[in-house]
Order: sequence, then C-alpha cells, then structure tokens
Amino acid sequence: MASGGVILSNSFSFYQKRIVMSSRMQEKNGGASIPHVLSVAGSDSGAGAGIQADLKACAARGVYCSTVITSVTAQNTVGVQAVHAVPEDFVAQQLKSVLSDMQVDVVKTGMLPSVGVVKVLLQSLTEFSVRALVVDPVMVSTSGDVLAGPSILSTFREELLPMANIVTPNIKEASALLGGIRLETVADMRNAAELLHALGPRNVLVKGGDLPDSLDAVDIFFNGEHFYELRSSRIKTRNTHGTGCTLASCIAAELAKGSSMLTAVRVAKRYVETALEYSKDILIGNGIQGPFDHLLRLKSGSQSFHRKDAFNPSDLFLYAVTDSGMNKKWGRSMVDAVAAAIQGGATIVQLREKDAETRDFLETAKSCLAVCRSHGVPLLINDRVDVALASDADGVHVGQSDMPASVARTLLGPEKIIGVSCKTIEQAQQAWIGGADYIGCGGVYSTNTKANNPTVGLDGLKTVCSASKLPVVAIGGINTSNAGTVMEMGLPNLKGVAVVSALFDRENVLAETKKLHALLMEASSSKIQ
Ligand SMILES: Cc1ncc(COP(=O)(O)OP(=O)(O)O)c(N)n1
Ligand SMILES: Cc1nc(C(=O)O)sc1CCOP(=O)(O)O
Ligand SMILES: [Mg+2]
Repeated sequence: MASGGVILSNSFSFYQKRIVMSSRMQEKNGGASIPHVLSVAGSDSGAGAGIQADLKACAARGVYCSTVITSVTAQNTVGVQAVHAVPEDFVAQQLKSVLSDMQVDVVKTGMLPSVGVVKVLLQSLTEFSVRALVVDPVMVSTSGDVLAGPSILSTFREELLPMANIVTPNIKEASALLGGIRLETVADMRNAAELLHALGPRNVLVKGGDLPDSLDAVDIFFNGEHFYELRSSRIKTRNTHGTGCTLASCIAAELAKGSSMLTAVRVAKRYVETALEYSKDILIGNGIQGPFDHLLRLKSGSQSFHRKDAFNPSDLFLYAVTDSGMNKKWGRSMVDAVAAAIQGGATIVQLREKDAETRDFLETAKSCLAVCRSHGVPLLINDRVDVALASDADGVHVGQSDMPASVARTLLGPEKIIGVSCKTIEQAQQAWIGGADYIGCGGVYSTNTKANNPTVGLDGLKTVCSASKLPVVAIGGINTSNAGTVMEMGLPNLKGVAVVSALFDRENVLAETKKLHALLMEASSSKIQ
C-alpha cells in the first residue's frame, strides 16, 4: 500500500484488472473470485458488534469476510464485563496468515486496543497491498465502556488516519480524535469532518446519531471537496448495538464490490436503517441495548435486497434503448423486443417510451422487468422516475432537462441505478456530484432517433471520457459499422455503446443484437492486446 492510503478510483479498472489477472489462477483452481473484506477487530461474545457484526454485515451484502481478532471481550446487552487483549505478535501472525494467502480487497478496522496492534497492522499493510482501508475508530462501546485508551489517539491521528480511505467516527470519537472539541450541532460536525480530513484520510464520515435534538439521524460526509448531509430517519428501538461496526463493514463490502465511496456510504446507511427498522421489536438479552438482525434479507423477501447489489459498470457494454414507434413499425411488442435483445447479448435495457400513457408505460415496465430479472439484466426507465419507482425497475436515465440526478437519487434511494446524459465536462462533473452511477455521452454520430440532438463526435466523447469520474456509455448513431471504431479508441471510462435504431429499427432484433455483441467483443479483445 502506498503511503497516504490506497487510491480508490471511481473507475473500476483496478478491480476488473485484478479479476483478469487472477483468472488464470481461478481457472486452474476451477473457481471464481468474490469480493473480500478483512475485518481487523475485537470479538463480541454477545455477537451484536465487533467481528461478529462484521461477518454478518458482509454476509448480508454478499461479500466474503476474513477476520483478525485483536481482542476478546466478554460482553452482552448489559455492557462489557471483561477484555482480553490478543498478544501483538499473534495479531501479526493472523494478519500474515490471511494476507499472504488470500486476495483481500478492503481492510476494515474496528477495536485496535493498543499502539502495538496499530503498528503491526500498518506494517502488514506496507507488505501486502489492498485496495482500500476503512477505519472505524472504535474507542468506547455503545454501552459506554472504554475499548481503546487515550494513549492510542496520537497513533490514530499520526499513523492510521493518513492511511485510511475513509474514517467513520461518531460524535464522541470525532471529538476525542480532535483533542476534545465540543460537537453539538451539524455545523460543528462539518467543522470536525474538515479537521479530521486534514489529518490525512481521503474521506470522513462523522456520524451524528448521538446529536441531541434532531428528528433525523444526520451524518456528514466530506471528501475534501464537497460536504454531503446524509439523513436517515431515527428509528425508535433499543436494538442499536453494533450499528457503527455494521455501517463501516457495509461500506467496506460495497467498496470491495467496486462502488464509489459516496455510493458505498449511502448504501451502507440505507442497509443499517432497513436492518434497524426490521429488527426494532426483537428481544435478545435483558440489557438496555440489544443487537439487531443483519440477515433480514434471508427472510424478508424484500425485492430491493434481491436485486443484483451494486451497479456494475461492465453492464454498460451493450446498452439496448427501446423505441415504441420502431417496434410498432415492425409489428412486435415491447416485451418481445426486449427479450430478443437480451437473448442477443444486451447487457442493460432502457425503456424509452416518449409517447406512452402512464398506465400503459407502467404495465409494459412491469412485464419487461420480469423478463430482465429472469436474465439478471438491469432495466432502467427513461425520464420517468415515477414509473421507475412504481414498477421497482432498477433505475432511471435522465437528461439535462429532466429531473436532476440529485433529486432522482433522493427519491430512488442509494441502491437504484441513475444515468445522466452529458455532452460536456461540466455536466459530467455535476452528474457525479448529484450521485449518478454512469453517464451517457453523445451524439457520437448524427441520429434520426432524437430530434435536434447536437453531435459531439468522437472528439467530444474523448473529452468527456477523459474527465469523467463515472463510467461512460457512448450513444447516438452507433451501429455495426462504427461501434468498433468507438470502442477501439480505448477511451478511459468508456464501458460500452447504447443503441436504439441499430437494434430496434430492424426486422430481426435478435440477429442484429448478436452481430453488434460479437463486434464489441472483438473490439474489446483487440483493445486489451
Ligand atoms: C444511455 C443514454 N444516454 C443518453 C440518453 C439521452 O437522454 P436525454 O438526454 O434525456 O434524452 P431522451 O432520451 O430523454 O430523449 C439516453 N436516453 N440514454
Ligand atoms: C436517446 C439518445 N440520446 C442521445 C444523446 O446524444 O444523448 S442520442 C439518442 C438517440 C440514439 O439513437 P440511435 O442509436 O438510433 O442513434
Ligand atoms: Mg430525457
């Protein structure tokens, strides 16, 4: 790991490269790589927090979790009765055993009970590279018991935080890390986030759950450039033991899957909120603070947790955008057209129904969603956030004159996919700030499908791709004669092409999609060589 932390890019190239690099080994072993978090934390015998919470949170998010135990606590819903620190050289041995054998994507830290343990961890991170370090600076348990003494503060400040991609203190921890400053308002939290950021972590999340007099739980996320006030409703429950560990583990899990930092934080907050709501009435233990149930999705049947988890940018590879006029012209239903495109190799579908009545659009969306879900292909809705919400589609695509991405994000929540059309660097930057997952850039060539659409050309595409912090899909006049040219340019962040007429203004959607898919595969393999 480079000093100053691991650069966690918003592009997924490192992750994808790692998969490619390890694929030979997997082929040999006949297996597939899965995202991997290593939790370096203490054990909680009551299993609400610590290593046990981390294991459950990662399992719930579909990520493998290995563990290095720094301390064993005798603990229940009443409090911490005893702490037994694991000897530092044995912590070092555990780190070596895991990191020398397994490809860990993200390390997440919890209870680090001594300066020696922090040093051992830092030493391991210089020897074995990982993609990101998530630091939950655990100092005091939710029951008020001290888990790491004041002697450790300077090591946290001077050595651990500069290595972190994100640090996630609550109000008390932020205050302790900053020499005991008072944190009583959201403005104080912003100030604390800025001061903590100056210590070196790339991102800071100050958790305001303990802030007095607020109806919502407000957390401040600061990435060194922008502040985000992330609000979630305060759930009335005694079952909040382990929320900090769970949030940090979930952030680590989402990062391991390839999410951007802001998306990881948003998804993690939503997951914790949902888990608290789901478990608010369960009764475990007789103390004042109980654990919650991390594995709700195994029981709830909730659709939102069954969707393929985070957005995968490689889904943009062959993006089929429908047009009802074209399908009518060729005498087929929207569902048949979508099914044929998926069979031909489309990796994501957008319903672009400009003239549909709302009720018809909703019914079509539900039918198409059933087809898409059965093939694991995401379905997005063009323009209509209401239809996306009502149909439980996987997200929306919005343009510059549609609903802003930030508003769509608020309405749809962190787990849905949001795409934004961008022709300029400024629009791409705004899409990223607004919480979009990808951008569509065009018209690359002139098109008859969208009236009065300015063409940006290959140069405009190159400019936007080079500056974008988000994955890009090219659109506009793309067909089997020019898709190869677009992809062979090897533009940064360009993940694929979006097409309307080249698939749907044709007699045989299946054959045309297959042709385009084969061509894209060829173009991307020639790009790798
Ligand atoms: C993938 C993708 N990129 C761009 C667009 C265009 O969206 P917008 O600018 O909102 O124009 P309309 O499609 O609404 O006419 C898109 N739909 N998909
Ligand atoms: C819907 C859309 N958006 C564009 C943009 O430039 O943002 S171009 C376009 C139409 C693309 O259709 P075809 O593949 O038939 O050219
Ligand atoms: Mg639009």
